[in-house]
Amino acid sequence: MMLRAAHLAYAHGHRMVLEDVSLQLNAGESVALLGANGSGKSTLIRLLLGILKPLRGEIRLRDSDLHALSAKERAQRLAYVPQDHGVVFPFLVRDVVLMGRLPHQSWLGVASAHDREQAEAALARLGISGLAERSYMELSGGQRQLVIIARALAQETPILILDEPVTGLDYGNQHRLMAQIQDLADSGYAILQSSHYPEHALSTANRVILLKDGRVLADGPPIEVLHPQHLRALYDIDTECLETSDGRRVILPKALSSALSQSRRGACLNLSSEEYPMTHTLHIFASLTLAEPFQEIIQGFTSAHPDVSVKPTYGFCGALMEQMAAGASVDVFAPSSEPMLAKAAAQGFVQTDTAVNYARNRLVLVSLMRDYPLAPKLEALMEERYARIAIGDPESVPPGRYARMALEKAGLWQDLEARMQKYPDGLQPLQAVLEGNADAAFVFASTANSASGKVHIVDIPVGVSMHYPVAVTTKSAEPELARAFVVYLQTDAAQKVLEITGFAPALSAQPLLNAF
Ligand SMILES: Nc1ncnc2c1ncn2[C@@H]1O[C@H](COP(=O)(O)OP(=O)(O)OP(=O)(O)O)[C@@H](O)[C@H]1O
Repeated sequence: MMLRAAHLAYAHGHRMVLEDVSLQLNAGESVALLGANGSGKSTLIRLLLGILKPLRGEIRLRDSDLHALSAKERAQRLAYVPQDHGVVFPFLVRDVVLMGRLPHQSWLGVASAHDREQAEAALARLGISGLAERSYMELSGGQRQLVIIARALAQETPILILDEPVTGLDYGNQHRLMAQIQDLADSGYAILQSSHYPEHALSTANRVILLKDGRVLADGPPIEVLHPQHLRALYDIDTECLETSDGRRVILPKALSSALSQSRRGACLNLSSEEYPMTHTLHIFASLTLAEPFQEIIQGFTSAHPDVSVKPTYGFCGALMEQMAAGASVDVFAPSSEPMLAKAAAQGFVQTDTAVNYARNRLVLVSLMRDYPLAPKLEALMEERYARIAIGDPESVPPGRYARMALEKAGLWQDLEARMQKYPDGLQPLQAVLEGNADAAFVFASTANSASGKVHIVDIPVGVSMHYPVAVTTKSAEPELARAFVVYLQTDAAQKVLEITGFAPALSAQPLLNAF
């Protein structure tokens, strides 16, 4: 048991809003809280978060009394996505998401490498890494909502409470978020979300709680609780629960379901999936460095394939390969280097005959605009003002490895190694420069691209091609579509997006799979 509330009562002024409400939330469970407008859902959520204090009853988080915990201790256990966050933060998206890490930081509020990793992972999980460098104030309402959800994920708490999280999200994002919530519950989170959508609750929640006039009307499995009589009591509308021939259930307002059953299209409810084809889903595992161009490339691909839904997962290549080894379903693997693809090939994860290089990165050195322009020669790094040089760890991070190669070739590595600040990924060195924590950094051109205008950028020749390869996986459930995506990456449309985001065209289409 993660959270237990017993016999809660609450009044706003003299008006009783909640009476004798009890509920429990377990790990690995996604619970939907449904009720008409004004039934008390947000009030109940604010009680569970400790924002409001109940008149009667108690709330326990595991073995602790919620109200005996400090605000920081509560924030380490519970993350919250409010219904109307209203606040417009004058910050970059990445920094808004980093706020989710505050409960884990000392009073100085200094973000650690792990804090940054969690923030990047949360952005990637919601498919919005491409927004990281944008100002939060410039975003649309739906994009802001996704950022606030990423902030809650970055908080890394076992319990996630969301108040009407799909409000303002477009149709696609609503369904993607529902799938994400289900994934999070499957990975062990305890999730409570209030909702106005019985059909979402039916298809994605493990349990549904109905709130009517401040009391629990029903609590149990969706199929039992979302009964037409209950929905009538809640919303004053007649509904019908229909079953498709492959066993899925749909809730529709009765007026709509009877109109449908009289028309030809209504028959679809009784058709099998083969007769009424479902959309295809293409799962792509891609390096975090590709999040920005891929977001747009995927849009282009899906407008050419409207029946396909593409689900990208961005991450560190090693972590993505671990997920593949654990049996994750993935159709396309797009790592950040040829050696990484060679590793995947050696483990039998990819169809080597589909492997192709479609883009190339360059190594660059960056420093803050307000500082001196960088000298184009690496020797300049010997000057004292470059006392702190940020790079990705050369053992595991491709741009870090290339930087070491370039410095070794110039005979400077030994002299400069003591000045190197090594980071576990290729993005943090840039961040270190932007925040004044390093005097210069080696990063990929595509990474530097996101900060152009703020940093000086100097190309560093390394003498090796930094190709980005891609391949169809051996376990792909959609090999034809996966091949189509690999081909799409080589089209003019995709290449244009890659160029704008700092990548260069591939020099050779054939990846070196056996050379590593
Ligand atoms: N700060 C407040 N002061 C006085 N009454 C309040 C306050 N906040 C909420 N209420 C009242 O408490 C009742 C429950 O409100 P609550 O926001 O919890 O409902 P809800 O189920 O979340 O509604 P909705 O679906 O419309 O968001 C409503 O009658 C509302 O008017």
